[in-house]
Amino acid sequence: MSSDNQGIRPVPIDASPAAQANGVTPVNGHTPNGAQQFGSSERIQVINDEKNFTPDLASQIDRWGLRDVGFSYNIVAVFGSQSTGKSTLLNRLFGTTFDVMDESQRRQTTKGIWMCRGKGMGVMVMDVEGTDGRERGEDQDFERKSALFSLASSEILIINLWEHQVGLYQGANMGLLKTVFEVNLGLFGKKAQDGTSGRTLLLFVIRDHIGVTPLANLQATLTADLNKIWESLSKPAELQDRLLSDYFDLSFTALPHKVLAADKFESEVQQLRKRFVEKGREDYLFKSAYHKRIPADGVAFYMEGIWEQVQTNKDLDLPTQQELLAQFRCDEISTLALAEFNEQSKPQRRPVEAGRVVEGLGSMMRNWKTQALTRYDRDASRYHQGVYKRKRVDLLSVIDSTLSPLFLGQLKNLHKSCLVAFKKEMLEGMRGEGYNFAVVVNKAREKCETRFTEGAKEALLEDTDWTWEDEVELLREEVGIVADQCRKDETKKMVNLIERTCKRQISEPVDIHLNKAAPDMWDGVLIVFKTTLEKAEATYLTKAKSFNCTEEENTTALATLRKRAWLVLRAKIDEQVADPVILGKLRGHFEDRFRYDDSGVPRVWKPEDDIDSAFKKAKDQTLELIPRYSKIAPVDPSNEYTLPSEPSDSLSSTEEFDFPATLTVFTETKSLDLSARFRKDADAYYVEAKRSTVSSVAQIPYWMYGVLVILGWNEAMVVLFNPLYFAFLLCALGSAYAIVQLGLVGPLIQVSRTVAGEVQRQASDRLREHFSQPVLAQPIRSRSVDVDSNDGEDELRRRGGSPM
Ligand SMILES: Nc1nc2c(ncn2[C@@H]2O[C@H](COP(=O)(O)OP(=O)(O)OP(=O)(O)O)[C@@H](O)[C@H]2O)c(=O)[nH]1
Repeated sequence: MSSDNQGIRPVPIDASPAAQANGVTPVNGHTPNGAQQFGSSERIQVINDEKNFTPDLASQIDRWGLRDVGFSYNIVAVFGSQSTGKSTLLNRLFGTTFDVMDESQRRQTTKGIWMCRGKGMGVMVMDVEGTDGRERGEDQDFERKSALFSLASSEILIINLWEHQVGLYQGANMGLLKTVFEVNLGLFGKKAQDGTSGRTLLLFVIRDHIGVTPLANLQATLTADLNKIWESLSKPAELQDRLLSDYFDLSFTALPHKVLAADKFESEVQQLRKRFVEKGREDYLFKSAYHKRIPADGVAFYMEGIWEQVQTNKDLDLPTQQELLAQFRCDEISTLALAEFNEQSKPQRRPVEAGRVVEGLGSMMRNWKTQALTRYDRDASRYHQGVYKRKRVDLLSVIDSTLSPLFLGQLKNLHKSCLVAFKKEMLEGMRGEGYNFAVVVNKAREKCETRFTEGAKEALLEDTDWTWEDEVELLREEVGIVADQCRKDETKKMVNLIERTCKRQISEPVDIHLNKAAPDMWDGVLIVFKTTLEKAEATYLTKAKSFNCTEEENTTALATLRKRAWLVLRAKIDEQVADPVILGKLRGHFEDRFRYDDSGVPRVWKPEDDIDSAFKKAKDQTLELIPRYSKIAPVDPSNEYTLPSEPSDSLSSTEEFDFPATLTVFTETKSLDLSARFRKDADAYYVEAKRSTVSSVAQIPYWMYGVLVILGWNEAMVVLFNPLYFAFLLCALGSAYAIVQLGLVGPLIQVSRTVAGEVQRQASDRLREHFSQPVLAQPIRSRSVDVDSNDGEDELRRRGGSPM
């Protein structure tokens, strides 16, 4: 066979149906934006003829709908000399729309590397610029790079060659393959040694197979050539004994002449197509062993990385590439998951910051976290496991540190709301009477702690180092402070209540004792006071027990209670000895002794009565009361009551309390003043008594009745001797007899007495009015305060009386 493949290249007579159908002139096969649309399939120039990688591959994969298919896709590339029908074959096999050479022109069609999605299948097909093209001449750089690129990124590399190229070295691209194998060892040598995947299928498609030489012979020749090349490779020392079959699977197929045996060609192509499509077939070509394990959404980045390495002529390190890809993609996926997570958590931040307890925050946080991780796991777990796991830890820590302020905020808000609830609970528990403070506190505390603990546990996320125990301790302390304050307030309230009860209880008995003004008046008052206080102290101690009050608090509270009870008593006494009240009492006392006799009957003074001594006695007895009222001094010393005095203290805001001073009800001066005022009142009574005797002296004298008989003798005789009058007299006597017989004398006398009394009273008044002077006609009480005591005496002297 000739080694000059230019000379033996058959003249292609077919043009791309797609190209023809669309009327596109397939010259260079690319457009300025690097992507062309043919029917429903879009293709993209992955690497242009200036050896630049397109930035649009990722979005193109997205448009093909392959972005989210994970590993459910395949990549196939073609390798072979220029114008050997590669594009035609790909279009037939995969329904792609690659440009096919114009029959009339003999020039390069595919420039750079193109990619198209297989029609109706998840296959990314790469059409690679043909090798050995006259357009690039001696420059073999691109063909080497594109071959390396195809091998590194695809699962199946279709090696397209004419039948007559078999056996040629350059014609069959054996030189190029040698280079590719050598680099391949660098790529996959180690992987294969580890036993991990990295195999590639080299599918030899022999075109224009006439059938003279059976496929088996061609296959043997090619295999022998390949093994020969493999032998001649300069392998790394540790891979010296490696065989071609350790890295590559070889497959061979032949297609008849496209023009001369067009039908056969078509049917063979369809047969071959089935091997790419029908997964159940034994000879199915896309075996999982060939898959590069790059998720579809990372293919663009991965290929770009490989091309960069190829370009910079660095040794291709696919594991590193995969790690780099994983880093990039995991970062991307993590960012996306975080963005979604932040979007979810954002609305809850504001209420937490505003101090509200967000119900179910824990489950929400758990949900956001799980969603973010699930999303990350779903997309990133397909990448390099080491990188995936590392990035997952990073993502977790970012999520946790984002949620941590929410958790802490929730704890703080819970703390606040529990404290408020505790106070409310305490107030409710202490409403009304008869509650047990300790029970109320314990119940409220338990409720508060339970609520906090439940809330904190709910908000606590698993697998974090978050804690809430410190916060609950703090809450306990504050609850203790609040409870203590409540206890103090309640103790105060209780003391106030007891004080009020005390006041109520002592009020009436003290009134009675002070009104009586007996010599042992203060004994009675103090006995009542002490009994009431004892009861109050007992009540306090019973309640204080439930308040868990300390001994010291009890002592202080009892001291306060005693002092306040004493002050209550003093206030009551002050009320009773206020000027008008005490004067009223003195007057009453005096009246009882002066105006009434010993049996309590009001006295009617007669001229022979000793008004002066009665007045003196009553006045002296009343004046004795003033010193009695002036000081709290019981007759029996055992009834005395003492309290410690307290100096004033501005720091503790205690006012001075001088107990001995409180025993004095009123001072000496006040006593003298009261005496003087009382005397005036008493004098007025005296004057009144005296006056009443004067008015009784003014009664009708008995001789007047004698005069009346004498003067009325004639009239009596007329009655006796006048039959009419006499008849009247008899009637009167008869009536009197009947009255006596009927026992109506008593009532009649009574009636008569009343009538007489009334007549007498009327007469007395008239006479008094007649004899009285204007000054004496004034009401005594109203004058008593204004008139000087001497005025009364002067008046009496003028009228012939003598005051005591
Ligand atoms: N004899 C023959 N001609 C073919 C066959 N397949 C395609 N052709 C013709 O060969 C010519 C080149 O076909 P393309 O498919 O453009 O070849 P290519 O290898 O893709 O060309 P480049 O992309 O320029 O390297 C066209 O005129 C086709 O009609 C075949 O199996 N036998």
